[in-house]
Amino acid sequence: MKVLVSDNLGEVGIQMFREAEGIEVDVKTGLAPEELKAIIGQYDALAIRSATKVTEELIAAAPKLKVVGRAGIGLDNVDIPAATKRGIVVMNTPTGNVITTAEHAIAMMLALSRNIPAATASLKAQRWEKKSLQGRELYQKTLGVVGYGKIGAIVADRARGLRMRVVIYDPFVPPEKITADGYEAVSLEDLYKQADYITVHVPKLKTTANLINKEAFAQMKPGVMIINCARGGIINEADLYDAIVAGKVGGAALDVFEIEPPGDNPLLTLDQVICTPHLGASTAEAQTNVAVMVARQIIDYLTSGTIVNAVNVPSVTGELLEKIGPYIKLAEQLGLLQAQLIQGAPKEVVVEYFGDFRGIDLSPITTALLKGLLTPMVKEVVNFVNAHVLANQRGIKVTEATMAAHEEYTYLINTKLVTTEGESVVAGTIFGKQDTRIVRINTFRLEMIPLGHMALIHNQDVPGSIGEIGTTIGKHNINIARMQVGQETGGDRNIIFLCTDTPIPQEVIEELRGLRTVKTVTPLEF
Ligand SMILES: NC(=O)C1=CN([C@@H]2O[C@H](COP(=O)(O)OP(=O)(O)OC[C@H]3O[C@@H](n4cnc5c(N)ncnc54)[C@H](O)[C@@H]3O)[C@@H](O)[C@H]2O)C=CC1
Ligand SMILES: O=C(O)CCC(=O)C(=O)O
Repeated sequence: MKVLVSDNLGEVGIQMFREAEGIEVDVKTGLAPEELKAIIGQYDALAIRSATKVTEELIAAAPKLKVVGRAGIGLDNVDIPAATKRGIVVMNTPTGNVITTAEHAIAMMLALSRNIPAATASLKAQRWEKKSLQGRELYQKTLGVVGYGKIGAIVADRARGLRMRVVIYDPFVPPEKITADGYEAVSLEDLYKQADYITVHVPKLKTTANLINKEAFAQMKPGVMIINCARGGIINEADLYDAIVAGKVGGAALDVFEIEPPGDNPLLTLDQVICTPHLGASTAEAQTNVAVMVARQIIDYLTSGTIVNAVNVPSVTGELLEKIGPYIKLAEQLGLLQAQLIQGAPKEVVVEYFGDFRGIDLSPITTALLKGLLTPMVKEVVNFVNAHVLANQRGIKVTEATMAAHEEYTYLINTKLVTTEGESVVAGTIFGKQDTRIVRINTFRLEMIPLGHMALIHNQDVPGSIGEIGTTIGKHNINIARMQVGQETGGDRNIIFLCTDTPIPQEVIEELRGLRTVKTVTPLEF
């Protein structure tokens, strides 16, 4: 497995890749998009920070790519829908740099209030200017925090330590939680009205782009100070410029810009603006944290399939995988069997889980069923990341239900597939700790091991029938490794599963179909 590190990742993370068994790592930072596109085809994993842009075009040039790991939080540089469609897991490290970034926001607020960058520049230019560099106290001022997630909550806590009054706006956090934490939950309008300082800590989404704009500035207190250590473009840059020039906004501290590096962004010409080049997460501690986390997560995914901190697929830890692994395998086999048994385009999948699956996240098992079902039907590589997306795109309705114990089996997965041509029911269970068995196909009960090259034969349950089938196959020098027979409840038909050492050629299938007692023959592959 080959990993490409395309942004500056802490050395400790690179070392972890070097030491991981079966993994090779290349570090190539600062590549132009075309250079990256030219080499990405060799890699199974990509470790990035914010500089690398993982676009749809890059993904199309990366047929082996399985995982993109972001050493940090923001994923606005990754086309997540394009990665998901291709089955690429996208992970970040949501906790590694939050303290560091919150501290940066507090540092920016203090530096802005006390004119520290301007004072440093003035003194270094041999001037001793005290009057023009007079600042403001934070004590008893109101800080408005927009976004009470991981970073916003730490900023609020540190600001409280500075004896600021903290008001918070976050429509997705219950106000009771904010109140219980000791702050005031307010509407955005009230935050604008009350705050002396406003700091944003929301992700950049369609709903948060230009969140703070001309209309918002108009509602704020004169002289308000603005801090953005989240993402450029959450605050409209042109409107901020105008508000500063008009004297409505007293100053702004910006770590992030709509375009980075910001080049000749007019905001950088204003004395009231202090800035850093996206340094929010740049401390030794945070970079060690995120490098270790992203390396561990990528290595675990490549070597054991464990998924942690993915944003486009549910996390499946090693522990959970151990518990549900056999059912994941069974569900995939059930899906694969359904796909090979029935004609027509799938319209609906119903999966019923019988037995005590309490407290177990069943979604990876249902996803595995879809993976098995869709694999023979679609061109794309189907995996745990894109199975649901592909099912959705094809309009397949998926219903999942947990049932009480089954009368015969402790645990049973029953699946019903409805297609444009009909419907079929297939069920399976686990024997012992991990041996998968198909125990029902429509009206037939059986105990079939779904493995290798197989043929499913419907025949009449009369003496000599099985012998004729065996003779026909043997005549062509094909060895039957296993044979399982299932009987129809209350009927006179059998189904026979033959497992052969080599696939049964089409002409032999036709010959079998011509036998007097054989009704249908369906070749199957597992
Ligand atoms: N400058 C830097 O170097 C760094 C920047 N960041 C950025 O910081 C931001 C926050 O990160 P985290 O706290 O980890 O995120 P988070 O996901 O923990 O919290 C985000 C919060 O924003 C809230 N939110 C979403 N839409 C909102 C809206 N319209 N109005 C108000 N609140 C809204 C959510 O409910 C959530 O509570 C992200 O944009 C991230 O990319 C993160 C790390 C470093
Ligand atoms: O990697 C960096 O320096 C930026 C970190 C960041 O913006 C993030 O984690 O969202």
